[in-house]
Amino acid sequence: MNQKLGIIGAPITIAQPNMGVDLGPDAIRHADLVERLKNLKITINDYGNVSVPMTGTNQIDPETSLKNLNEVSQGNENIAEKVKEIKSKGDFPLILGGDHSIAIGTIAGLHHHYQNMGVIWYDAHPDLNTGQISPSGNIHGMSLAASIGIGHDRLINLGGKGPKVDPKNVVIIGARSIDEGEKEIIRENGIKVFTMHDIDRLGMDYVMKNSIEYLEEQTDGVHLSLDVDGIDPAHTPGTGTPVEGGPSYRETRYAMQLLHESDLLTSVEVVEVNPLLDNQNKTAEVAVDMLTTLFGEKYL
Ligand SMILES: NC(=[NH2+])NCCC[C@H](N)C(=O)O
Ligand SMILES: [Mn+2]
Ligand SMILES: [Mn+2]
Repeated sequence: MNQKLGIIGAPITIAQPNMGVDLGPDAIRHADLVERLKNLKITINDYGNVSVPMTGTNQIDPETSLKNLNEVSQGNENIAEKVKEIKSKGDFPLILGGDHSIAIGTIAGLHHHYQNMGVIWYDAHPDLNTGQISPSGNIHGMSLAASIGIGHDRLINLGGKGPKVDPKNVVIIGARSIDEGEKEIIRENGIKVFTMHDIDRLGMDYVMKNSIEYLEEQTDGVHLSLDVDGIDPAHTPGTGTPVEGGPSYRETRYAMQLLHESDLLTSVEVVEVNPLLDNQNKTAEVAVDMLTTLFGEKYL
């Protein structure tokens, strides 16, 4: 991870119901992201925010059982284009969300550059819903499903036809809120999941080393999709769907340290920071601590 870094803000907010996730990219920038990364002697290009539709009807469409499908798809097409473009320039893409639907766009954009891409999904939720099984109709709970080719055609074929990631190349870490339909998708597709119980039983050290080894063997690039609600809400209160009982700040920071040492990652995104639900920008600051650790910041 010694290349130049390209930062993109991806402020989609209408794939979930809370106002304010669109402010995530700027909250993260205000938490000194660029300054801290520059201290690590990393070259940085901040491309600003991608333009995305900010409003929709917010109603569940009876035909698709989805909310704001057209607008979320359009925003993600724009994100996919931008990610593809900066990756072509040789930048290491760092995408700042936005709600987690942006993963559909980032992964689609990255897909153009890899044959067999892997994804680490650090999240309280697996985001493996579809319109048919979702309890909410919110597309931010469907992004991983879309990326592996499950769900609405418009989402699956976004930024290029068909699935973007083989479900065997996905590792979900920190899951503790899994809807019934998602459990089935996990089983049917053989997706590797470390729930919180697994992390408690095995320890974060084992979980991360095992995940890294697993993905190293079979992929030609690995994207980290870091949902801040993956971390325990004691540390990241500024997010729309917090779930108690997550990995601590320390465990997560250690996970990022191991990822840094492994040199496995080829792109990163951080999502679901919502400054309107936050406490003095704490969640964005925690997100920045995780990102700088990932890029080599050390305690000593
Ligand atoms: N990216 C997220 N925070 N997703 C939360 C999803 C919550 C719930 N499983 C749903 O589909 O509505
Ligand atoms: Mn998520
Ligand atoms: Mn989540």
